Amino acid sequence: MIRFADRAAFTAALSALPGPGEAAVTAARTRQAELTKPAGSLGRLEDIAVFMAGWQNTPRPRIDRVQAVVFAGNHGVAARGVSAFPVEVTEQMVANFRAGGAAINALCRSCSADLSVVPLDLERPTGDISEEAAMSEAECLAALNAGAAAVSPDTQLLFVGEMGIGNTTPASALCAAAFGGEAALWCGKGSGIDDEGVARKILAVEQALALHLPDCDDAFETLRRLGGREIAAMAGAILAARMMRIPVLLDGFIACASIAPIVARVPGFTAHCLAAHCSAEPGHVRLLGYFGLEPLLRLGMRLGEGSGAAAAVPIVRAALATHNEMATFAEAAVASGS
Ligand SMILES: O=C(O)c1ccc[n+]([C@@H]2O[C@H](COP(=O)([O-])O)[C@@H](O)[C@H]2O)c1
Ligand SMILES: Cc1cc2nc[nH]c2cc1C
Repeated sequence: MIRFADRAAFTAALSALPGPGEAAVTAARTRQAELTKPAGSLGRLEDIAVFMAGWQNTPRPRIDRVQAVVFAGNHGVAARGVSAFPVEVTEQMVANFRAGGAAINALCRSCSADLSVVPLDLERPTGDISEEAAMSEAECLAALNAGAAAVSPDTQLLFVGEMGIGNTTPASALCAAAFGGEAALWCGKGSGIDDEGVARKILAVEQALALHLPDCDDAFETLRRLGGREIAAMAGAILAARMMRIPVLLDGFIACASIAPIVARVPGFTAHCLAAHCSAEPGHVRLLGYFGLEPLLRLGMRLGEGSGAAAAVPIVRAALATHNEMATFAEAAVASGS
């Protein structure tokens, strides 16, 4: 199990990231060229199969064990009227996840993913980022480690999701801190606020940036000041997955924003990630552009919970089914093209 002893250990991990298994990548590419289809005719399914081969370090990748983890946290900035919903909804939705009644429960059942739910100190919201740091150093480290600890080493495909009323506000702040641009460029309607609510959100992000940006020297400090517990936990889980060479399907705006401070400093960080979908939250398409990732799906979803990632699992399954089960030209006695 991955655990970061302190802030320095987290930062050190970012400069020693493993890559995919090169021999497995080469073998998977060779196999793709030998399967009974015109070269490239399965489009991105071919790339996904090769990606999975590299990160699982085997020419014949599998997804018998798909893991989904939903982290939940509460946010001090929510008191500024930046969400369409009351903060109690975070805890109520955790109960709904546990009872099996949320979208992510249905989606995980439909794509055969093992779901776990990790609430993080819901009774203790983070500091309001427009006035103070979201978390202390110890709190941020604990959240990163809760994320890292949630990842099972035998997982063959991971996705993480979140639940946190108000969390599109810290997510927007993290994106602006990581990649620049006006606060307004990164702020949308989130769970469905009106125009006045969006204006309050933009102001909160502007104030947060003015207060914290001069001290956001590294990814840890940026997450600590502008993030939230469930956000840091997602970052910890996605980093732990990289360290264990586990491929990741990225969910929506907040899930991607959680790693924005890392990607801004380590551009190849998302090499073990596929962007599952593009959220309707307008900052997401912009963020995926900075990540250099093309989403698998554009369904106009903006739920969070890992729901967009779950919806994309069948695509990965389709990629591996064709990769593993198709006959080669030689096996099927089909003439190959020139
Ligand atoms: O995943 C997304 O792209 C996404 C976009 C907008 C909203 N959400 C969800 O809505 C909540 C945050 O919205 P808000 O308006 O309260 O900041 C949080 O629980 C997220 O899971 C999620
Ligand atoms: C009801 C509800 C469900 C959610 N799931 C993820 N974010 C959410 C936000 C709300 C408001």
